[in-house]
Amino acid sequence: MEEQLQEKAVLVGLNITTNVKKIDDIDINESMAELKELVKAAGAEVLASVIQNKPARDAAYFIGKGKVEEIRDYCHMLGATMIVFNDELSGAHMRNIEDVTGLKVIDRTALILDIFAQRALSKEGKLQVELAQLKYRLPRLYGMGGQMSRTGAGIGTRGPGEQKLEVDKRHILNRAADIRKELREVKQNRETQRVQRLKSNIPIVALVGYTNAGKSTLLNELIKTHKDYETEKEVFVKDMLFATLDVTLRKATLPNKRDFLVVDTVGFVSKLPHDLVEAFKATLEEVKYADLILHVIDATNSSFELQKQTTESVLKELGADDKKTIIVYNKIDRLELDIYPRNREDRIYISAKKGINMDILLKMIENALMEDTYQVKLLLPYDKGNIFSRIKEKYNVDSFEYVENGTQLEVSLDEEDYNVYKEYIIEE
Ligand SMILES: Nc1nc2c(ncn2[C@@H]2O[C@H](COP(=O)(O)OP(=O)(O)OP(=O)(O)O)[C@@H](O)[C@H]2O)c(=O)[nH]1
Ligand SMILES: [Mg+2]
Repeated sequence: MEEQLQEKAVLVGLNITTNVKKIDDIDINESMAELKELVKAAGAEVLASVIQNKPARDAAYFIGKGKVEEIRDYCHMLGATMIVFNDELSGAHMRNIEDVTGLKVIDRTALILDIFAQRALSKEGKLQVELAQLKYRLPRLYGMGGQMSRTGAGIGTRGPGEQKLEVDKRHILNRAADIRKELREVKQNRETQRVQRLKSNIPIVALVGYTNAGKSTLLNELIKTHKDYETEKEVFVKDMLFATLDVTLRKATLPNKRDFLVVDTVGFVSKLPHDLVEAFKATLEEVKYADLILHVIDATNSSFELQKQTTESVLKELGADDKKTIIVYNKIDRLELDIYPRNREDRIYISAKKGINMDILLKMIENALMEDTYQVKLLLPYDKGNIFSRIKEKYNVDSFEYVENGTQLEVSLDEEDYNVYKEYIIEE
């Protein structure tokens, strides 16, 4: 691999100072703190952070020409190699600011795209990131100035297929069309797998939530319940934004010995570039097919309410907001509380890392998954062998035994089958 010097960034945030405050406006300081984490996640060093208060954005220079010049001097003094803006910039803004500063200019969107490009592992993930990058670059072709091509490497310039990418509109459009076609094929594949999974009738539990909430840690804890558990099945955990980018499925077991699948998903972040939301909707589609959602929240984060809202609004966009959900407040080992809030039917306080309250959570998952099923014992006469095979194909049969007048089996049926096979039930 090519040796690369770590980039040094100065962060710039615009705080629009109006009298009208929206309730869901994220606090500028928190937003900048998150930007800092994003820059670190992309692999750069943060030298300083500047906030410009202004009643409106400047048409040509976003934060105003005077401020840009001031930042230029500041950057040169500190030895910065790039400037990262907290908001999405137009091509013209970028070009103008690069012209004045002579430094590479990156916005929040490009930064997130860059992290995603570094982390995506699956073929689908990579294709989706590349598509989002192309969509981002297209309207900025004449904006992303010389600094980008001069540097030729580093944050904002890398990505899957980067070598093939010439800054040429026609080329970009062709590549985008190819990717869309490839994505359709990958999607087809995934759908086939999903149909197989749905047929196997193993319930699916999806972990969703803000990035760094502890979803992957929780998955690693949940899968320890499975008989085939081995440490190699654990997923990547890191104190870093966007540690997980690909959807991962693993098996776990409920206290009643039934298996279920756990799905780990990409974390959400505020101001997620819209193209990326679109792109990752496909991966997050798994969530739509889940029987239960565990919404994981970092209870130690000062803006967890906002993070919760962000996640909820993406779930809504996905059409998954009416799913059965358990809110999982995580990291309670770091909360200095004398009394933990009481767990409720749809809410629990845990520590995934320390394994606190995992037994209660598993019981809650079991209750939620078993809510709409009927645990029964059936006696199928030997001439009803076809029913037995139908049930075996659709369900995880708990136990069966050949007795004198037929096959006796224990199984949890859904409501429809419960009514269909009612006459064979010998015990409920
Ligand atoms: N103290 C404490 N730390 C935790 C707990 N659960 C997770 N963490 C830490 O939080 C950080 C993020 O955990 P992950 O499991 O990677 O979070 P994630 O939600 O999968 O994050 P993304 O994949 O980036 O969306 C790691 O450093 C974990 O060790 C917990 O219960 N207590
Ligand atoms: Mg993760």
